[in-house]
Amino acid sequence: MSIKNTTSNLNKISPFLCFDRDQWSELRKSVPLKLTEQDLKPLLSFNEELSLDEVSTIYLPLARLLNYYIDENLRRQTVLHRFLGVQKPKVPYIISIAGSVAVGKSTSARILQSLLAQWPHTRKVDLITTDGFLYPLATLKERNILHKKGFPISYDTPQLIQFMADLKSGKPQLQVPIYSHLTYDILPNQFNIIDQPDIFILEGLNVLQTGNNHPNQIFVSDFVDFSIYVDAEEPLLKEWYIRRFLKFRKGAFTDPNSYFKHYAELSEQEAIETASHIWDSINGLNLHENILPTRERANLILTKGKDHSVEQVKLRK
Ligand SMILES: Nc1ncnc2c1ncn2[C@@H]1O[C@H](COP(=O)(O)OP(=O)(O)O)[C@@H](O)[C@H]1O
Ligand SMILES: CC(C)(COP(=O)(O)O)[C@@H](O)C(=O)NCCC(=O)O
Repeated sequence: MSIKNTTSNLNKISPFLCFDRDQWSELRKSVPLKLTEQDLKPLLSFNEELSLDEVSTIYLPLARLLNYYIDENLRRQTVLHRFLGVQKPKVPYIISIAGSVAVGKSTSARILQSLLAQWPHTRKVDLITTDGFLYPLATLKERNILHKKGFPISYDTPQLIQFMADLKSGKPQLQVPIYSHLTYDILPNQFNIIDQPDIFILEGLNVLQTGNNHPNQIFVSDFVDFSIYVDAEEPLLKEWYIRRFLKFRKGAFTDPNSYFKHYAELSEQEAIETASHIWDSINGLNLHENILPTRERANLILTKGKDHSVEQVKLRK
């Protein structure tokens, strides 16, 4: 059998439909009639490196797809309530975004939040990151697991699952702890309030993880309606991590409250070596052991190439 035939047979049995950048951007279809460049420009303020082309080529078709799923989900809820003969509280549609440290999860989440909040109707879209469910720094130190930050043992997963269960049962006024990248710690007595949004986006390394496979165990993904994994080759991830570290060294690390204030004094070369060591010993290791193995469970995989541009989209059939 020729290589070409083998590849096309493999595509047939894959659970994903595969699109390159051009094929995916075609699926934007009617969106431009509703959203003009003027509407999209404010999105660029999240990130000075983000391009308008990336938003319209990749994120507009994705917003279009999600809107179809959301409408369908609302219809199903109405049918269920009619069947049960009850009035249940409003339950948000939940989207999760997984991927390595520094792949751009927060940036993708903020783009989607903004698009879904304004098109095709005005909707309340809340976003949180699972960082808020990390154990406080003192606990990580006490348990001697500071070098495992971001690994499954560093999160209070039962608290995260309880939050997801409350959210999915329509509870109002939920409190979510806040993590600060500046202090490298949970902010004491500070919370985000999540109050019955229409759509909820949960972003974090761990959102597709399934723990140690106990029977009857409940996972974060049990509460999620649509999951996205943002992917890139490790050399790119490491490069983006180091670049972000260097950016922080000039900005956030110079703040006297920064946990990393001593890094502000490093020379550029020393800073690169430090970031590279943190990557190899913590974030890269976590990627291989705990994050990458969850990729194929996602409903959609966005694969980025250099400059963060998405080169391939895989959508679960
Ligand atoms: N689409 C994008 N275009 C350009 N730069 C991006 C994009 N997404 C992320 N970045 C940059 O990559 C780095 C990591 O992004 P971030 O969203 O903080 O990642 P994560 O939340 O996955 O750790 C940041 O420096 C950010 O500015
Ligand atoms: C808080 C995190 C686990 C989550 O990362 P994120 O994907 O939000 O950037 C990570 O930023 C982190 O602190 N990792 C530990 C090693 C490090 O200092 O990068």
